[in-house]
Amino acid sequence: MASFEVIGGTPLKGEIVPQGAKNEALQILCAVLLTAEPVTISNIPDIRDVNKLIELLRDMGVKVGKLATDTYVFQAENINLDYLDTPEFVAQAGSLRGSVMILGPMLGRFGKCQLPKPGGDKIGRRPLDTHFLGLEKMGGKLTLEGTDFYRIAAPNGLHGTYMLLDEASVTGTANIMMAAVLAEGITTIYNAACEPYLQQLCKMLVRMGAKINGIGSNLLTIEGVASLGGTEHRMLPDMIEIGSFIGLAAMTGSEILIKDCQIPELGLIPDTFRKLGIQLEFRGDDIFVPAQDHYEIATYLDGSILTVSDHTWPGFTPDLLSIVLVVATQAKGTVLIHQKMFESRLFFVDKLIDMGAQVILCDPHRATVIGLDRRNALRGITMSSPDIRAGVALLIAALSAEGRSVIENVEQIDRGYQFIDKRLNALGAQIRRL
Ligand SMILES: CC(=O)N[C@H]1[C@@H](OP(=O)(O)OP(=O)(O)OC[C@H]2O[C@@H](n3ccc(=O)[nH]c3=O)[C@H](O)[C@@H]2O)O[C@H](CO)[C@@H](O)[C@@H]1O
Ligand SMILES: C=C(OP(=O)(O)O)C(=O)O
Repeated sequence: MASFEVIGGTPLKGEIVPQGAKNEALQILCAVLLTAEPVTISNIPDIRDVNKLIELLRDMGVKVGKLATDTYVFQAENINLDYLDTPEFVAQAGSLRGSVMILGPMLGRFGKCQLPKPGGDKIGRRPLDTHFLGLEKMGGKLTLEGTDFYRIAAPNGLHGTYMLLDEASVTGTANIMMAAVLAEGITTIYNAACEPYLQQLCKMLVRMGAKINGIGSNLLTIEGVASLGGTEHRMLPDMIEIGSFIGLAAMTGSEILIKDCQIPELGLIPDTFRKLGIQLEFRGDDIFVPAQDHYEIATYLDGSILTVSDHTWPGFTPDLLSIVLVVATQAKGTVLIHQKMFESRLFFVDKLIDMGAQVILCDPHRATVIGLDRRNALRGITMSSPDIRAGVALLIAALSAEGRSVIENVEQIDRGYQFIDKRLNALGAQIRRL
């Protein structure tokens, strides 16, 4: 288990380029399974989860060629279906959440797939029911082995149908869509998730020959085709990393220019940080965060306390609430953080309280933060990173704190943030990997 030793209290300064998007990469990489032709993908982040998925694809028989540090060509011409029966596959697929998205493409193209319960953050229940309900509606037959191994087969092929998803699941929508592009007839998915990464997947599938209408909305209509061809695709910058850098700059009083953000794709992210009083300036496609001694949380028009909560896109992403929470600890004012989607994602506030933050965990979904307005700095402590976003929230807290902190289990952070220690050290941070 690796740790970060962080010496906090020094403002950072400089430019940073966000990595390619982790959660887009996981969808896009699975989509290469839909064609026997080459697919070239660029802006691929060099992070644990993505590297694990590339390794999994390679072991399944996908030819993988590295063209540049962030660009690969994939060709899924000869897939070894027997590999899915091996213990190696079970171990690999069970170690990350993104592996779940091989289900749709494999079922669509080869008529079957199997999968152990996928990994990913332990942040509450993460049901896969929506995925299977959708795939079953198209003709997939699911067999459960215990509660954590799934087999699905469509011996008579998949058939287009209308479905109203019980929830707008991100990876569920990706899976169903990737199965539907090769199904016979028309599939209509209502209550589809529609975040920018899914729009990117849709656009890539269309370039491969898929017929998809309604891209960017919650009503997708997909006319199945017999086969798909190769394409080239470039990943968006990671909006969660961009949000993390905005929060980091504010909390540590740093001046940071975040480059090439694809600002129109960021939805409510900039305005949500502005509600915390953080100044942001758009300079072309870059976001400039000036050094700020103080930032003050807005109230509602009637003066009541602000709530920041998550919602399916175009609402505010749940993956940035831990960052918003930590940044609020040094703001002036009070905010209620309401994490509706996941019930175990706020427990990390215990560590912030140990560092001197004023936070009341009201229940597993809600925490009230009473900002310190920098009257007292947080204190460095030893802590462990419970999940990827809490891990980065703790890193931000440690960089703002007085003295030395140690963050254990930084493998969680490495799942989704590329060389974060080196990149922040280049801005003046003091982070040492132990
Ligand atoms: C690899 C990947 O892309 N992971 C992301 C993906 O996970 P993932 O696709 O696994 O998450 P889902 O969208 O399926 O669901 C997230 C959670 O929200 C709940 N839910 C979802 C939709 C809804 O309308 N109502 C509702 O309550 C689900 O039951 C679940 O607990 O989307 C999540 C929600 O944006 C993000 O946190 C994850 O980072
Ligand atoms: C929860 C997340 O990731 P995963 O779905 O891979 O666990 C995340 O990216 O914040």
